[in-house]
Amino acid sequence: MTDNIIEVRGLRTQFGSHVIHDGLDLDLKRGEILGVVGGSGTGKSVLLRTIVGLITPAAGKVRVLGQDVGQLSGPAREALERRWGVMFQDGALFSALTVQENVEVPLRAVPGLTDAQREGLAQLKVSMAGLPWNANDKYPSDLSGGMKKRAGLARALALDPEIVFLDEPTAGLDPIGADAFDKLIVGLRDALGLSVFLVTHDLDTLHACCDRIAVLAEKKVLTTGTMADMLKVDHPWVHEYFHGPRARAATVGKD
Ligand SMILES: Nc1ncnc2c1ncn2[C@@H]1O[C@H](COP(=O)(O)OP(=O)(O)OP(=O)(O)O)[C@@H](O)[C@H]1O
Repeated sequence: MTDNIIEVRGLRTQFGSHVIHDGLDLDLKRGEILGVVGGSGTGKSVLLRTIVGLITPAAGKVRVLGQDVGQLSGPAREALERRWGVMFQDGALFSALTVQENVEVPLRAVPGLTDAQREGLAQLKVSMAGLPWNANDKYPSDLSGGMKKRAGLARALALDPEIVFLDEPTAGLDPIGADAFDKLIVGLRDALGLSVFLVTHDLDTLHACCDRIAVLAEKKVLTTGTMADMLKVDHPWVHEYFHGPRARAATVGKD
């Protein structure tokens, strides 16, 4: 039996004649935090959105938790979707709902939950995401960038997912907030046994969180491996990214 919780094979995605991925293969192993990196516009977010079924690929297969996402529809698809949670780049919160109400949205699809149970579960997820209790009643416009991200994470955790997709979770956070978020991701993975697909540009996050890294370039996953493996890759973009001045700054004090 494979321990791959996500398997992408021969993926091709395109918008009109603009090909984003061509022959892309990727695995996410159960329990790992995989960092997905690549230059701007290489298709990291499109890959995430394709895996969760928001974009239909032109070719190839996406298997999540042993099921072919493209072959599922109706209740079978909804059942699979309940086994993952997604935190989009800006949190994608509903502005007219409070934090707690935002987290309750996915819980409304669960049959048999009373209002009190749903509210209690939402409050639990808000607190697991590291927000103070008084954040429950706040609206997204009242939250800082970091709090919005935590609220987006709370919503992603609402249904006790096995996989969490995070799109640039530390973008726009100050270094202390970003560091706290990195620790939160690792802590939640360890406590809940999550598998995490993490799109990031943040070298500190790669160092702090990721078991493996997948580099997107030339329309595919060019290479995968640990941070130590990345340092040996002989490709101009990969070399510049992992050996440039920001990379050196990120490794200070890590050895
Ligand atoms: N809905 C869409 N319609 C047309 N083109 C799109 C659509 N979504 C994304 N693209 C294009 O696909 C390419 C990849 O976009 P994507 O957002 O995945 O890049 P990225 O690697 O996540 O970039 P960044 O690091 O800047 O966030 C870009 O050229 C983008 O313009």
